[in-house]
Parts: sequence; structure tokens; C-alpha cells
Amino acid sequence: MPSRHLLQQPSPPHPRHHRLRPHHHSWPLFLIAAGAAAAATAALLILAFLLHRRRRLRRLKNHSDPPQPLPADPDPDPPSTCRTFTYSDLRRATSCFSPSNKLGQGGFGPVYLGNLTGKPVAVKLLDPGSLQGEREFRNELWLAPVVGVCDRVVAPLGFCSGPSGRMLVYDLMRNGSVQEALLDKRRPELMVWGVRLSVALDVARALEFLHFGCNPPIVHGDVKPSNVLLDADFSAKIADFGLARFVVVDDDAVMNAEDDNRSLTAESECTTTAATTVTAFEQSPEPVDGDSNASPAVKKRSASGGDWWWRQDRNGGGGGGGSSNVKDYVMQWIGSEVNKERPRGQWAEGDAGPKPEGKKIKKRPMEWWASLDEERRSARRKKKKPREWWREEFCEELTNKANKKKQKNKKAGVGEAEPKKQQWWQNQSDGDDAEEVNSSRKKLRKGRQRSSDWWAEGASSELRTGRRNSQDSGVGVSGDTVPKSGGVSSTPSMRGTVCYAAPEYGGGGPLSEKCDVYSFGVLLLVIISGRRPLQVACSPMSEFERANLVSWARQLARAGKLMDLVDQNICNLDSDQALMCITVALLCLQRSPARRPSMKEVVGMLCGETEPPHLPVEFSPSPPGGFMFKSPKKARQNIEGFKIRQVTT
Ligand SMILES: Nc1ncnc2c1ncn2[C@@H]1O[C@H](COP(=O)(O)OP(=O)(O)OP(=O)(O)O)[C@@H](O)[C@H]1O
Repeated sequence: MPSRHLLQQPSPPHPRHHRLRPHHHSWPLFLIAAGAAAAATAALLILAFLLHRRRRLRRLKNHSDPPQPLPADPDPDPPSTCRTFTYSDLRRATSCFSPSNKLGQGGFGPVYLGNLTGKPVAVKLLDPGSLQGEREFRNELWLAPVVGVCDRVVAPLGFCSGPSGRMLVYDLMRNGSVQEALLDKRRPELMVWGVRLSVALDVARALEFLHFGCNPPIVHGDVKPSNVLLDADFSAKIADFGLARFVVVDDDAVMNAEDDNRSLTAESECTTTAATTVTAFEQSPEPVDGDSNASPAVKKRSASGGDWWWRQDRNGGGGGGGSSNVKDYVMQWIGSEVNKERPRGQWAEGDAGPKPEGKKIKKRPMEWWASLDEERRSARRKKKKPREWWREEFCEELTNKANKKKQKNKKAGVGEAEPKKQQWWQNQSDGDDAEEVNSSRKKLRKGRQRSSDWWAEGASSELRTGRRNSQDSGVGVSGDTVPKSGGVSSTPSMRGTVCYAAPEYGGGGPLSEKCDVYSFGVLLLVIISGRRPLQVACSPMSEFERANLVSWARQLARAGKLMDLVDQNICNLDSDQALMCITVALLCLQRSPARRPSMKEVVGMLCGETEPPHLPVEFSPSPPGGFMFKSPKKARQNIEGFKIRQVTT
């Protein structure tokens, strides 16, 4: 029989229970740890709440009374000529940005009428979060001391930059912009020929100053009626230097261009290859050069435009304010915007400087993200033959759509209508052998071309690429349906404004002085005709050909009826001057930048100081009967005859 002692001994714990049950010694530790964790979480929550509350209070305080002085600003130092204003100064000046004081709305933001101790001013308010406005703000400030010396330019008097917002202050131009005065309000003062001519001449002189009176030369980049402001006596001044750039001549490119020029024929159109442009804050301006005939040699820099920018940043700024923040800013901009908007390669090769060779550049996440799609597409394109790629991209989608439509029709009991025509793209990808399909496709293409020609001819290629563009951007509806005065922006993209941007610039070429010349040509036609460059007609088809001002002007030139362009409402018209102005405009609108005159030549022609201009060959009236001669001998005779007639007339 077992002893009592043995019976009372506890049985050994089950191994599983032993593992799961906490040892009775660890209980207090466990409780302490749990308590500490709970306390830490509570403390964190309270801290987060307090921080949030403090931030909210600070934000509210900022809105009611902005702090002064301004906090450390990452922007370049403001130019000495510009005054610094506080938010309260400008709020008071504009009666708390009262809607009744609103002068207009631009891509930058709204513009308000203000009164600074008796001086009337215009206050431009930067829309918060606007990248475009941010860039323009810097550009305007940087250029103010350079362009402000010219009395045909509206430069900022001062600025405000703080957590409450950014603002630029300008002299008030009492008669608003040419867009408003001429196209919207049709001011009677502008119905006098002499006033229109003087407006055109003022703008031409302002551009001449930018191109020849500044060193390095400045390209405005966005010449259009809403950027031409009229003061009390209708003198015109050019404004808005948000897209302006310095022209920097690239040494290496000059050498190459010189070499190239030796081998090029007289037809060469290569004048701008040696120059590149940089934004104002990428290059510190030099004092205005008194010599307005600065030769290209004077304009040369020791480093190329792109190289200069790169080096300046590596050295951590210098050059009068180019801080490393500028690079960060530009890089951010490139990452987020340029990849979307700019044609590939321009920034990488032109403005952003050379890439270090043999080293794979590590992309920032944002840049990588922006370029991912493009890379993937180009890799796919490389692997596949063009037709395969095309089929994959488009035909499959079209086929799917057609199949869906077929199924829908079947369900609805509708017979298949012209199946072959519907699926011409499938035939295309299957070998291009169906005669019928080919002809229908040709017809389609032909039709498309015809209707788009007039559009493409005058409007910038931006229109064709369908990028973000202005609301009015020179486009109007025929009749009197005009935008409400002062309310419509003509926001430019990063390549100028639709209808005013030179075709080579909108299409991805470099920005040069000749781009301004082209835009001036469009502006001149607008001033003479008193209408927008693109006027969408609602009425008869005869209006259709007049819709695009530039191509209509070209047509009229070929038909020898240029005077049809002149605004019927103009009084005291001087027909000779009007004809001369239209001819100058057409010279500026030549497709080849090299053939366009310089702004100096334009001023000379408009003032009557130089030879009256001749119509460019591309716009000369067609010879009677055209050039469709059957016999080459007869054709030669007729052409010779036409040439003689042209010279004598
Ligand atoms: N200094 C000024 N004096 C009087 N009115 C002005 C002045 N500056 C601008 N405005 C008015 O404000 C409007 C908007 O100007 P802003 O330069 O911001 O935009 P925009 O040129 O019309 O368009 P975007 O900025 O897209 O080029 C102008 O059309 C003009 O009517």
C-alpha cells in the first residue's frame, strides 16, 4: 500500500500546460510592460492632438494677421530694385482683395486694383500650389532690374512672399490689356488707325530692347494681346516675363554651326543652333549693355548654356543668387511637369546640361515614376517591328470595340453594316491587300488632312498635341460672343500660348528671338484686323476659311487681296501703312525662323526708316493660270514672264 506522503505529492505538470502558462514570477513584469505601452500610446495620442491643434491655431492666426517679417525663404534674393511689401500692406491696399477690385485673371492667379499710399497699383496674387505661378514669380523678380529700365516694359515694383501667399505689385496700366481694350471692349480710342499703329510700334520697340538692348538678350516667350498693357494715354507696354529666357550662346555649338555653315547651301536655315536659352533664375543678368548692336561674340559665355547651369549648381550657387534651391526647384519641376509637357530630350540636352558619361544616373523616385511609362513603351517599340507595335497599340482595341458593337447589334437584331469597312484596321494588320479598304482609308486620310490643314498652318503645334492650353488663347467665337472682360485668362503652357507660339517652338524646337518675332507677327495681324487669331464660325461655310487668321492672311496674300484683312471699323485709315504692316506681319510669320526679320528690322520697316518690305515668296500672289503647264518650255516662259511682272509691279 502506498504511503500517505507519496499520495500527497503533486503530480508532475503536463508538459503542454507548462509551456503555455506564464510562470508566476513573470506576471508583474508582464503587467508593467502592458501598462507602459498603454501609457506611451496615450502620450503619443495626446502629443499628436496638441500638435495638430497648435498647427490649426497657427494657420488661423496667419490668415487673420500674417507674421512679419517673412520667414526664411528658399527663393533667390529679391532684386534690390523691388520693394518688399507685407501681406497686410497689400490686403489693405486692395480692400481685402475685394472682388470689386479684380482687374483680371491670369494663369498666375487673379489681379487686383490696389492703392498704396495714393499710388494706384495692380497686385497679382499667386494661386497657392501653382507650379506655373511659382516659376513665373521667380522669373519676374529676377528680370525686374534688367527689363525695368525700359519704359516700354511693365516690371514689378515690389513683391510679398510669405506663408500667406505670394504677390507681385506693378504700376497700374489704366486701360488694361490690348486683349480687353481691343477685342473685348472694342474701345473707341483703338478704332483710330494711328493709335493701332503706335501700339504695334511700341510693342516692336519693347521687343527690340529685349533682343538687342539686353546682354544677354532676353526672349519674352509669350507675346500676345493680354500681355500688352495700355496706360492712360494708350501707350503700350509689354508685361508678363514669366516665360522669358536669356539667350546664351553656346561656344561649342557656335564652332559646330560655323563648320556646318561652310558646307551648307544658301538655303540653310540654321541660325539658332548656337544659342540656347535659360530661365532668368538660372543665370544672373549682366547690366544692360548700352551697345544695342551687341555681336554674337559679345554674347558668348565661357561655358555653354547647359554647362553653365550645371556647373553653377555643382558649385553651390553663385552667379548672383543661383542657390542650390534653384536646382532642386528645377529638378522637381522637370520631374513633375516637364516629362509630361516637354518634347523628350530638350531639357536633358539643352537646358539641364550634359549628363556624366559612362555613369548610370540614379533617378529620383519622382523622375523614375514620370519616365516609367515612356521607357516601357520605347522598350516595347524596340523589340517589335513598327507595324506589330502599332497593331498591338491600336488595332486590338479597335477590334474589341467592333466586336462589342457587333454583339450589341446582334442582340438588337440589327444586320451587320459594311463589315469590311468597319474593320479596315484588321485588314491593314493582315497584309494591306484589300483594294477596297485601301481606297477608303486613303479617302479618310485625305479628308482629315484637308480639314486640319488650315488649322495646323497657323495655330501652333501645341494645338495638335493637345496639351493643356488657354481657355481663350486667341480663340473666339464669331459674332459678339466674347469672353467677359477681365475675367478670362489666356493661360500659356510652358511653350507659349496657342496661336501665338512659333511653330518650331511649339513643335519642340529651341526658344529663340525669332519665336518672339513670329508671335509679334500674329499680334500685328490681330491689331490690324481687330479679331482673334482663331475665330470659330457658327454661320456659313464661307466663314470657315477665315477662321484661322494666319492662314486666311496667307490666302489673301496669294490672291492679292490683303486689304480685306483690315478691320472695317477703323477710321482715318492709311491704306499704304496698313498694307505695309500686313506685309511686315507676313514676313514675321514665315515658317523658316532664319527668314523672319529681326525686331530691329521690324522697327525700321514700321517706322518707315528702311526700305518698304516685299511680300515673302511663299505668300506672293500665284501667277495667272498657275504652274500646271504641260510643256516644260512653256512653263519656263510663263515663270519668267511672271517674275518680270512681279518686279515691275
Ligand atoms: N499692371 C496692370 N495694370 C492693369 N491691369 C493689369 C495689370 N496686370 C495685369 N492686368 C490685368 O489682369 C489680367 C490678367 O493678367 P495676367 O498677366 O495675370 O494674365 P494673362 O496675361 O491674361 O494670362 P497669362 O498669365 O495666362 O498669360 C490682364 O489681362 C489685365 O487685364
